[in-house]
Amino acid sequence: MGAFVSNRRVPTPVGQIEVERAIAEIRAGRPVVLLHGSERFVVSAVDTLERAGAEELELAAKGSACLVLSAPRLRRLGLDRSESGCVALPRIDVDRVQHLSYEADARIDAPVAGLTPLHVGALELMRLAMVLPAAIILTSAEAEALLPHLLSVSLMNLNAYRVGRRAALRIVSRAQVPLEGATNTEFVVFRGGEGLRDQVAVIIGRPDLSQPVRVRLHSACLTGDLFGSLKCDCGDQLRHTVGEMAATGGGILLYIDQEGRGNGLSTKIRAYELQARGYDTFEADEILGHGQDQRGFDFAADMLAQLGVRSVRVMTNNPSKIAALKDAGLDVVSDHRIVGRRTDHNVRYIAAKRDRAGHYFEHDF
Ligand SMILES: Nc1nc2c(ncn2[C@@H]2O[C@H](COP(=O)(O)OP(=O)(O)OP(=O)(O)O)[C@@H](O)[C@H]2O)c(=O)[nH]1
Ligand SMILES: [Zn+2]
Repeated sequence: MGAFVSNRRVPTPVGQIEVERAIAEIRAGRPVVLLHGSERFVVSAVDTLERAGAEELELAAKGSACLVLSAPRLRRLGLDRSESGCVALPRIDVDRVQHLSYEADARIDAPVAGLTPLHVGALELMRLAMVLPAAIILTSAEAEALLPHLLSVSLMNLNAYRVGRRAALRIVSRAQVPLEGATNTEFVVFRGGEGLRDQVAVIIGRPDLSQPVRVRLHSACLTGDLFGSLKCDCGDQLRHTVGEMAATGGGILLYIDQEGRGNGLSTKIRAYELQARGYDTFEADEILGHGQDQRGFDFAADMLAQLGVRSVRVMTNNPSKIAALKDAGLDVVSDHRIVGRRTDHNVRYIAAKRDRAGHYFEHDF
């Protein structure tokens, strides 16, 4: 593999910039205006809502705000829902909003209104910003006073964002980075893709691209990868992958910005707090409003394609990763288990992945 750095310039369209700015606003705790035709909504994230911000919203809302929640969260609140919905908020009371959005024992019997495309867009914006899927919505008539101060983003641009990010995915830099146990290693950094940061392809040794290449898609896990947390198997899997690739003719490890199965670090740590109270890894995510797994691996397949890989031997226990690579047109020649230590702290996590998400594990738990 040569020292080629892609010069393919994909100009960032204005729409992409608009959405990137909206993501930054939401993460900073400021509302944004979401536009669709002549409709406008002011959207605020519950996750980043401060008391002062809530008071400002309350002044503008005049009693007609609503709280958009995802279908898993509404089910958790005791409602029989297969779609997200909107709970009326006669008052924007931070404690009540937080209670409804992520407390484990919260229940409601209030009516839940169906959603317009703008409500759905609000949840998509929360997902892109990697904050909890809960948003306060004000219609523009109520929020007239706020509008001039806020950033606007169109629903059309929001919905096109993911496709644009995928089209813009490109290599921006690459260099040798010798690793312990794998001195012949190159880091190739891609801009674009999923999450809020750059993605990395770690090329170990000199894999022969004319043959099936050993590959691992590894979602970022700060606690496990960097600190050796005993709550999951990520750190071991990462290091075993590097060791195994170095010992067996090389391979490519994609390190993807999908902390907490794509839910973000703050949500993962909230989920850990729920797990300490007895909920398993998937129940905890559901309490916080997330579906079972919101990661997409199509970007990862694009990274491989840009590196010239067509045929792979995947190191994973996760059937969705295998299916995603096949769907993206890669030839998946084989798959191969990659396991970590079993500890008293991770045994439930691994068992839940096996029992609830169909991950392959050879041992019994
Ligand atoms: N939401 C949530 N994410 C977690 C939890 N524990 C670990 N994670 C995240 O789960 C992801 C694990 O990713 P991967 O190592 O790619 O693993 P996987 O989907 O189990 O698949 P394979 O390891 O390939 O079998 C990382 O993003 C972790 O941060 C948890 O309890 N809740
Ligand atoms: Zn982990």
